[in-house]
Amino acid sequence: METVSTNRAFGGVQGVYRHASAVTGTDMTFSVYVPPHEAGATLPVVWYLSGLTCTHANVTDKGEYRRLCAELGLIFVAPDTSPRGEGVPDDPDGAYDFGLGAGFYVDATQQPFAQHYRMWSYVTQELPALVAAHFPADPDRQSIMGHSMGGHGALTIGLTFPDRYKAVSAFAPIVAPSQVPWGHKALGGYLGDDRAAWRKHDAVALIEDGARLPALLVDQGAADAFLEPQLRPGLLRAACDGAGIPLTLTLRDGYDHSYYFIATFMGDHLRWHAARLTQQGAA
Ligand SMILES: N[C@@H](CCC(=O)N[C@@H](CSC=O)C(=O)NCC(=O)O)C(=O)O
Repeated sequence: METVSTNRAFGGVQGVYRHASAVTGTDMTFSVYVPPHEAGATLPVVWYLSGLTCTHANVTDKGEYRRLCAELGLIFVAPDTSPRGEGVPDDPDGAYDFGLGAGFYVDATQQPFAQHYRMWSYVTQELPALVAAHFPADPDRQSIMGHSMGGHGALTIGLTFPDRYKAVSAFAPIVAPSQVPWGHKALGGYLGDDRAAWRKHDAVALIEDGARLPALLVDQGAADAFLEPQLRPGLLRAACDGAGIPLTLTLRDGYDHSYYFIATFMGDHLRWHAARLTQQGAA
């Protein structure tokens, strides 16, 4: 693992790192914020998954998480959103909603994407092992959040590994990719036309098929241009109500899809995560 940069921030260290990923077959860059802590301590880890067009840098530069992560003692990890580099295929038309910056946190089965587009395995297996090996991370205290496509990733990964992540939340998530244009393009392109294969990468479908969590926190901007065509939070509300999953879903008047919205409510999410990471089984 190579250190790209480190900066002192709120008594801790904001770092950017690069490594040769065996899973994606490419170099991958990610950021880690480590709060101030006692020598020898291990710390809870909050995973943040970013959305379409993002790298690790969008939330690192605009997410405004460091002050509260320093106060709460949380490590904050931000991976990239897709493989990149020589030989990595992109959307045939260069569109932003597929290919580079749009890995949708799945392991692609369709050619030519199957070789490198393995963001499910990267985020759930390879990168957690790397973080545990190089940072004072407590693997028994992990949580996950994300925005938009990253909210889709956080929900599907959290629902798949309910014993690993003590808290799962999202900002403006894609809750049912099987039912919206972004998801049709991505799941069809990466996984093929078998809709049954899409269900494990669709939060609403996972809940319909029996996945459960003790609680979910979702914030959604009411002025988000993608609200009804792509995000459709009402589908998550209906699925959680039907499954008895306590969902705190708040529509935020006047807020859009941007990092101004995320930064505004990042503190609420970090406090919600911290309460579940530091007290087993918090209500
Ligand atoms: N047309 C825009 C739209 C891209 C966009 O809004 N991306 C969001 C995530 S959308 C679903 O995952 C984002 O996080 N952008 C990065 C940012 O820093 O705001 C475009 O072409 O960029």
